[in-house]
Amino acid sequence: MNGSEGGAPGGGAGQDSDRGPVPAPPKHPLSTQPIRLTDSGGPGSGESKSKARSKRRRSRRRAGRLPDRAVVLVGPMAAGKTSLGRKVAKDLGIPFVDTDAVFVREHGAITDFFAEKGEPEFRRIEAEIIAAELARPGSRIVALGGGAVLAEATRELLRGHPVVLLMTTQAAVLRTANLSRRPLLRDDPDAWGRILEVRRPLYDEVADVTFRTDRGSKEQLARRVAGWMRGQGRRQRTAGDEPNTSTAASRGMDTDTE
Ligand SMILES: Nc1ncnc2c1ncn2[C@@H]1O[C@H](COP(=O)(O)OP(=O)(O)O)[C@@H](O)[C@H]1O
Ligand SMILES: O=C(O)C1=C[C@@H](OP(=O)(O)O)[C@@H](O)[C@H](O)C1
Ligand SMILES: [Mg+2]
Repeated sequence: MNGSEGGAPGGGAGQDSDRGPVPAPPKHPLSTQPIRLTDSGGPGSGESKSKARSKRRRSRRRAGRLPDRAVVLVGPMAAGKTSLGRKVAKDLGIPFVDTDAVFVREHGAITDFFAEKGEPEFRRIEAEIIAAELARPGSRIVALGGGAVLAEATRELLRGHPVVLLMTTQAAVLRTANLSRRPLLRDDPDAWGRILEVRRPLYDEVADVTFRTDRGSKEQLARRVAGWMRGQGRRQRTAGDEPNTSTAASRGMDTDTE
């Protein structure tokens, strides 16, 4: 079951490039103040250390209200799992892992791997990587590849985690996403819709909540996902749920908490 964000704004398959002219902050702002190398005011000094300490404390307080296990992002190719996951994790001050990135680090480009070893071998390794990542305790966000839900073992593991489904449309994906890195779409972009049709029941099976990512801003969407995650953390604590046990109590009851 799956609480739905229905028309929840988002913007999943937005653009490969930036979404607007956002001025980048200066990388090395020039200081007009002399830098002091003593213990009272300069970089690495008491003041900046205490700022860093309170930032860490704030982060930990925030993380304290989050689920104590991985929150998992699933959904079709180019729905925004990787970019949204990274952003929400950064905003919340918790780790982020993209299982495709782990794969690429260990086995090289996915497109090459598909061509040389085939999809079944990719799926086997993908499921192993996911199992290893989901076994790690602590608040974190894990973004899966779009086809990860094909593996029954993975769907089984997802029962023990809060799962967010990011959903978009083929039109939005074809407008914006980089298809060359996605072997299943590279030669046949329209396959996106056909593939989704096959996988939709699997996404519905594992998801606790759905957010649309084909409209609205990334900021808005990130806030809504973070809010939902906090709701899951509170619920987990109220239920006295143990890490890495089933979230069945919450499954099916989730709607947006913002
Ligand atoms: N909320 C969003 N709004 C706008 N564009 C987005 C959003 N999320 C992702 N994108 C864009 O969509 C494309 C695919 O995103 P990505 O995170 O790689 O998706 P996935 O991991 O689901 O395949 C990227 O070009 C990304 O910049
Ligand atoms: O849907 C799929 O079968 C795939 C999705 C990709 O990840 P994204 O969903 O992040 O694009 C990647 O795992 C691989 O190309 C296969
Ligand atoms: Mg991705």
